[in-house]
Amino acid sequence: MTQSDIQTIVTQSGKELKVHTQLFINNEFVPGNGPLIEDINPSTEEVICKVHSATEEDVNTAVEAAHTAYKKVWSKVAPAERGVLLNKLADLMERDQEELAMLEAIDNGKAVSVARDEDIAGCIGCYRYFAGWADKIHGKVIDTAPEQHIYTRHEALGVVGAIIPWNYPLMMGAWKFAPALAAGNAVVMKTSELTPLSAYKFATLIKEAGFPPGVVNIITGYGHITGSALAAHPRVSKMAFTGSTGTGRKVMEASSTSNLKKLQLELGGKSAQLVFADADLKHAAQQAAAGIYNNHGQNCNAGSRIFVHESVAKEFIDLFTEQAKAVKVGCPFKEDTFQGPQVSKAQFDKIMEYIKIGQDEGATLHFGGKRVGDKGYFIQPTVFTNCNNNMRLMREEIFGPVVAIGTFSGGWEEAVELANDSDYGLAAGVYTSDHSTAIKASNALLAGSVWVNCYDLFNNSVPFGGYKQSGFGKELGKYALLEYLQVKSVITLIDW
Ligand SMILES: NC(=O)C1=CN([C@@H]2O[C@H](COP(=O)(O)OP(=O)(O)OC[C@H]3O[C@@H](n4cnc5c(N)ncnc54)[C@H](O)[C@@H]3O)[C@@H](O)[C@H]2O)C=CC1
Ligand code: BAL
Repeated sequence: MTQSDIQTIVTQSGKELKVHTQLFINNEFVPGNGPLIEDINPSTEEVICKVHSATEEDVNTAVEAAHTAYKKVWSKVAPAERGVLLNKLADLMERDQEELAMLEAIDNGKAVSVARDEDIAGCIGCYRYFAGWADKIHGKVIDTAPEQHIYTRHEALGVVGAIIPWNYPLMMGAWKFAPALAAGNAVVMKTSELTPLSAYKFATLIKEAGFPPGVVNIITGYGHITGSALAAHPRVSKMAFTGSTGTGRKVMEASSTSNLKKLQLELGGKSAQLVFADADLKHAAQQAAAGIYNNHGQNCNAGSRIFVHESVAKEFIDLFTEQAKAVKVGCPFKEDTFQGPQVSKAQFDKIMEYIKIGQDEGATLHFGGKRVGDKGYFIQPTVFTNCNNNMRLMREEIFGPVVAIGTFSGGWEEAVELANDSDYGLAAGVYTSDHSTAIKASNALLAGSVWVNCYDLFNNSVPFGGYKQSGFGKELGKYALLEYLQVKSVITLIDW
C-alpha cells in the first residue's frame, strides 16, 4: 500500500506541521515498498501518521544512490567545500530548531525545551565541529631512505551505513553523519521505526544546504528487514550502529557473513555512579539524579547504579529522593516539563516489569514505581534502595527512570570493584572532594567515559564510546573522524 509523501499533523500545543513520510533517496522523497508503519505519539497513544518502510530492494536503491554519488561526485568535491556544506546545514538547523524540537517531542516524547536547547543545540555544534575538520585531514611523509618517497593518505571509506535508535533521533544521526561527511563518505542511514519524523525534516535541510543528490540517504523500516539488509549489504564499507547489545551482535554477524565491513558499535550500559563519604552530597545528589533521569532514563550512559558509602547513605538517599520528587513529569509541550513519556508501549511495559522484578528480588522500592496518569507511557522517577550486584535490577539495562542504589563500606578499591562488576563499560561517575581518590578511581574504572563531580557532560570535541559489551569505536572528537577514514601507505622509489 502506498500513500502520498506529505502529511499534516497537529502537536499537543495545537501547532500544525507538515511531515514527510517517504524514504529520502537521491535528495527526493520516494515511496517505500514495505508496509506502512503506524507512528504512535507516546504521550497520547494515538497514531500521528503512517510512514513508508524500506524493503531489501529499497535498501539496494539507497546504497546504489550513495555509491554512485560517492564515486562520481562527492569524492571529487574539495574538502573545504564539504566543510562549507556542513556549516550551512548547521545554520539551517538553527533556523528550524523549534520545528525540529517539536517533531522530536511528538514522536519520541522528549520535552520540547530539552530537545531544542540540548539535543538540537548539540547537533548544531556537532555539525560545526566536524565542518572544521573537513579540510584538516591529511597523512604524512615518512622519511625512510634517500631513494624512497613514502607518504600516507587518509581516505574516505566510500558508503557508510548507519543504524540509529529512537532515544536521540537527531543527535545519534549527527554523531554519525557529521564525521562521516566531513571525512568524505556518502551515507545511508536507517532511523528507528519508532521515531522517523525529525530525520525526514532534517533530510529537507540536506537538500536545501546543497549536498549533491545521493550523498545523504535516509530510510526507515523494521530492524529485521531494513536494518539487517543494510548491515549485510556488500557495497557498504562501514556500519555505525547505536542500539542494544543484542542487536549489535546481529550487526556484527552480518558484517562477518557479508563483506567484513568495518564496524563501530555504541551499545548498552549499566553505568555506576560512586558517591564517597567526602563528597558534596547535595551536589552529588543533583548530578546523580540528572545522570539517571535525563531523557527519561532512556540513555545508553544512564547512571543507573549508584554505590554510596554507607556512612553517608541515608543523607545521600534523602537528598537524591528530593531530586526525584522534583522531576516534572508531563506533556512534552509544556516549557517546564523535564520528563515526558517513555517512547513506546513495549518500553513502558519493560520498565514496569523491572519495577516488579526489583521488588520480587528484595530491593526496597523507596520512591515512585507507578504509572503517571492513565494515558501515555508516563512513569514516575523511581528509586530502589538496598540493592546489590546480584540483582537483575543492578545488572540489566532497564532504559527507564529507575535507579538502583547500593552501599559500600571500604575505600575506593571496593567501590571500583563493584562498579567494574558488570558486562558493560560505557560510563561511570565519581563524587568526592579528594583529588587523589578521584584520579585513582577514574583510572581504575573500566568505562569509556568517567565523569568526576558531574555526570552526562558532553562536548563535541571529547570522544565517547564503551569498553566491554558496551561496544567499540568512538563517537565525537578527532577519534570519531578517524573511524570514518582508512589509511593508505604509498611507497615510491625515486630512482630505479
Ligand atoms: N544504547 C542505546 O543507545 C540504546 C539501547 N537500547 C536498548 O535496547 C532495548 C530495546 O530497544 P530497541 O528499540 O528494540 O533496540 P534495538 O537495538 O533493537 O534498535 C536499535 C536500532 O536497530 C535496528 N535493528 C533492530 N534489529 C535489527 C537487526 N536485526 N539488524 C539491524 N538493525 C536492527 C532498529 O530498527 C533500530 O533502528 C532498550 O530497552 C534498551 O535497553 C535501545 C535503544 C538505544
Ligand atoms: N547519551 C547519548 C548517547 C545515547 O544514549 O545513545
